[in-house]
Amino acid sequence: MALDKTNSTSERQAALDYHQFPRPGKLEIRPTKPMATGRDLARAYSPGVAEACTEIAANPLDAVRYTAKGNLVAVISNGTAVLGLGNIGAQASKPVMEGKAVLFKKFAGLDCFDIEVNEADPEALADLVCKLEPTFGAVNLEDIKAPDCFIVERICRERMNIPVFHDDQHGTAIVVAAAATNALRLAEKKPEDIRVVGLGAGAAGIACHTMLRKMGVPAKSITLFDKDGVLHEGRTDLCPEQMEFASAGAKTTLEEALTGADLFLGLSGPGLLKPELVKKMAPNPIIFALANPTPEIMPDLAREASPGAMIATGRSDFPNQVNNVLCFPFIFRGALDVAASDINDDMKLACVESIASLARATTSAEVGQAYQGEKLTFGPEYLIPKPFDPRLLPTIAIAVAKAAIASGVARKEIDLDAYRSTLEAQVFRSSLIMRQVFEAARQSQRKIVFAEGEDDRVIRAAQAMIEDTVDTPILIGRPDIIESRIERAGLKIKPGRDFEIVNPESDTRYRDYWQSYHEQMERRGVTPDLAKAVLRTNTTAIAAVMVARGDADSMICGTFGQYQWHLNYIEQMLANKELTPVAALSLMILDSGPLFVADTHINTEQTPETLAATVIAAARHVRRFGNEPKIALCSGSQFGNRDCASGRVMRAGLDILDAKNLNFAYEGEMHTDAALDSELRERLFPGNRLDGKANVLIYANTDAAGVARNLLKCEAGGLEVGPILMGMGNRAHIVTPGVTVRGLLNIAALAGSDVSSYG
Ligand SMILES: NC(=O)C1=CN([C@@H]2O[C@H](COP(=O)(O)OP(=O)(O)OC[C@H]3O[C@@H](n4cnc5c(N)ncnc54)[C@H](OP(=O)(O)O)[C@@H]3O)[C@@H](O)[C@H]2O)C=CC1
Ligand SMILES: CC(=O)C(=O)O
Ligand SMILES: [Mg+2]
Repeated sequence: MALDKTNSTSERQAALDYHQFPRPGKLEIRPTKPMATGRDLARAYSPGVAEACTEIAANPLDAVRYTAKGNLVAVISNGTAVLGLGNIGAQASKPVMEGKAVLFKKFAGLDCFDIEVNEADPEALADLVCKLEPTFGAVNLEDIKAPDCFIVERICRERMNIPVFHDDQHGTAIVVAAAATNALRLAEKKPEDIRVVGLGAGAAGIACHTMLRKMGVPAKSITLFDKDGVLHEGRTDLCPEQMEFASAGAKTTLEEALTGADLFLGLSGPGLLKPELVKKMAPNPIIFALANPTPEIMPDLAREASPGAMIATGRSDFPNQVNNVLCFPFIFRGALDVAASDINDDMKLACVESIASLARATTSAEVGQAYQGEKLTFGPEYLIPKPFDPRLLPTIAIAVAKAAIASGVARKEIDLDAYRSTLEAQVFRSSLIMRQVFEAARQSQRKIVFAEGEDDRVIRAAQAMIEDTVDTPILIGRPDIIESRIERAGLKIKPGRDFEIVNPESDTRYRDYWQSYHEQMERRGVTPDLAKAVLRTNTTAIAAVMVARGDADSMICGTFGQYQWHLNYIEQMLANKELTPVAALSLMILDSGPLFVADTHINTEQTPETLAATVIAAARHVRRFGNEPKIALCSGSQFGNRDCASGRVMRAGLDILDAKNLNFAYEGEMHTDAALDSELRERLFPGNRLDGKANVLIYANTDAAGVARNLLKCEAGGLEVGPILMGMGNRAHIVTPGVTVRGLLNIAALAGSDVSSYG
């Protein structure tokens, strides 16, 4: 039976296939510790496990130290109000609960057990939940119908010493409050002046309207309906929470109440708001039709009925997804990280403010890339951040943790700066290692010219650079194209004010530029006509000339085309006695930590001299990232055991390095596994000079280095910073066509750092 009438047959099948293949369900459990040897078994299980048990028995708080409890959330439902599908039972609710668990993990790194319980009696359900306290760090109640949910939540909060949060009530109320704050701001209306009509007075409805009252909407301005009509004093079927919203006087109908109303808040069921009723609302009404999966009214129908309406639904396939997913992963993250005993009103309000303000701030590089083609500028179509906005985690979790500390429910002290770094590192994997580089970039104001200034990724990176550094971007490209792409992406940067544009078709410096190029190249066969043509059409050459003339401090190119092609123009204009391309170094950020690889692009085949220069340059650059280099020269030969070309180059290169008395660790030649596995290396060559795992792998040719880099990127999930062009004094970098916005921003931060500050 198809429940969502708006879903096509193929979409329905796709959703079912998603759940069934390649294996049923959306979750699995994975061990976090090695379990490969008898020794592991003896530690993880008997006898070693008893040590952890006795510690916890003696000190119960140690449960968060020796078990997963501190990061484990229970998602518990009895299936009595599953989305807008109603009471479909505990088992049928399992896909939703598994889904919530996936979102907890994906968005906030929290582990979950989904627990579906055949228990309709709220007191008995609460009793059961309370008994689960030893297992979990927190409890997320889900899809339990009103009024039972109020009873379950109250009992659990009274009896349990861990946070208990009914997502449909409070998660939804927080997100609705954030969206309503922003919608009212755009409508230039104040909460105290608006009239609200709510359809659905269940778990979500009651909590959301309670929150609207806290925002300042007067009680008398809210009219709430359920299946039996308006909530009214005369009704005997209402629970105390619903009675709070019961109106006095004559009974009203939905149509009467909606006439002239400013805000409709639907938390009921599919298709219950007819377009005729929307037409009766005040001009430019706010319509939050939040029933899932099918809203009270589809956005196109609402817009047709009232063209100026601001519309939100709970779904991901329309703008303005007002859904508790914007809240629950992050509020639990913040609460658990300070071991809060409760999630209180202060923490909820901190969450509202964080979500609302994120929508009003400029979108991040990542969210722009994840939602390419959508205009993500604060406005009627973007009232609320997107669920994939990586800023949600650090912004909300920190605000919640701070509120927990200030309101006295936190039981663990944390260093908030360190906490921010940890959270940012989770969502922006490069952030921790790039921190030092960004700090250096903020110490000096540099002009960075982007050769491919019309590329969307470059434009977004320029926006991020303006926000995150003190450097100025210069974009080479046609102004009308750049400006229309800025507008399409919903960015706020303005040429002239925030950055410069160099128009290759009409820049006033054109004559100076082609003459500079010609002067440099006239004895390499470049005629004045050719110089003019190059400087009119080749943006990499323009960028290189700008750096050579001092109009920019550094250039970035390479979002399209071949590395060597770009390198050619950089060498022509910028190489000299002191500056010459030495090698390209890629920093790969892996789950196991950073790993540097060179030379990926410059020396097709290394000589002993270029190899030694590559090693020395790599050591210098690795230190820029705050890492102490441990460099392995990698080859098919291992400590002289094979007479092959790469082995010979490595051995001769090692001799050159050894003669220099260098202050960093290096060793070779060896296989890559020996570089990364120090036990293996010790067995092969006990006298080797490296300590522990190497963090820099140097290969004898670009083929081998390129293979290592690409395998790490594609198969090991490595995030690349680079390639970093070493030897050019930070005056030029060439990215590769697969570069992301974050990749460009990272390279821009490197280019924006004054190299001399690293010694
Ligand atoms: N976007 C989001 O983030 C969220 C959306 N929701 C959605 O809100 C809806 C309600 O969820 P929840 O509060 O948990 O469920 P509840 O079962 O607790 O409440 C449902 C409410 O809707 C009312 N209702 C149902 N059908 C009608 C109808 N035909 N006419 C008028 N009122 C009706 C019910 O009235 P009665 O009591 O008389 O039966 C009840 O007041 C669901 O569609 C759910 O998907 C919920 C949470 C979050
Ligand atoms: C989103 C959600 O929790 C619901 O619709 O029930
Ligand atoms: Mg729910």
